[in-house]
Amino acid sequence: MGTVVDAVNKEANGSVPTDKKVTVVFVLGGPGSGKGTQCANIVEHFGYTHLSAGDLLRAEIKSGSENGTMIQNMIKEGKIVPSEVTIKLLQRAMLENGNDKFLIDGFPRNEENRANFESVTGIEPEFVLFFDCSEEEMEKRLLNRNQGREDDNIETIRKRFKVYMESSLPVIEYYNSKGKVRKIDAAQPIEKVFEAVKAVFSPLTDKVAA
Ligand SMILES: Nc1ncnc2c1ncn2[C@@H]1O[C@H](COP(=O)(O)OP(=O)(O)O)[C@@H](O)[C@H]1O
Ligand SMILES: Nc1ccn([C@@H]2O[C@H](COP(=O)(O)OP(=O)(O)O)[C@@H](O)[C@H]2O)c(=O)n1
Repeated sequence: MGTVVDAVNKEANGSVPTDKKVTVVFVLGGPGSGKGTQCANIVEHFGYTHLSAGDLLRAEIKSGSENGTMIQNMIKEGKIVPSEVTIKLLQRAMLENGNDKFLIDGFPRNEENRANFESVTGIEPEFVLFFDCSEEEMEKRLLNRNQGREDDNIETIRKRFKVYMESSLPVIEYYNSKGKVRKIDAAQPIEKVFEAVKAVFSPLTDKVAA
């Protein structure tokens, strides 16, 4: 079976595989740390395509797919959807999009996500952008987010924090041990956080950041 990289290459080059590289940056951090907010800024300034695992899962619920009810129940409980489902959605989104630079936001959220993405796609992240923020601040932000999300209530928020501490932080530690984590102080105002984000991306691109 071909990897996403192969498939993207085939799409781009009419079935002649080349070594054209797909760049993936994982964007991680607790619920409400500002991942989505900063991804929008990165897209605008650095030409990446933003893929939010949570948004893809919510779209899958809306589409009436056979997995919809299962996904909805998992999200309501703050649990992590099996990687098989999430990886398929990410792969499909990458293939449908012509870009070769992706921000994958909110994924991998546990060891199962991480290991399966790597084995199924053959893709390793260029680096991991990690938004570090206190629970107190994240809780405040989530309760104010006001997007009608079924999981932005205090009961589910507490469950998501627990899952984050127990399952997601170890993934960040794994990448940290490989020297791949770029840690950002996400407790600052949005513009300050983006200054720090720019300092990570600017050296990697010839596109001038405004
Ligand atoms: N640096 C920040 N300071 C204050 N509020 C923020 C900041 N970054 C994001 N927010 C707000 O906090 C909420 C959660 O941000 P969001 O980007 O959706 O987080 P995540 O994608 O990590 O869950 C949103 O309402 C957003 O507008
Ligand atoms: N890789 C992922 C990402 C999200 N999710 C689910 O989607 C929910 C919302 O994730 P999200 O990334 O959109 O939002 P935040 O919790 O970061 O604010 C999570 O609590 C999980 O239930 C998942 O199961 N697997």
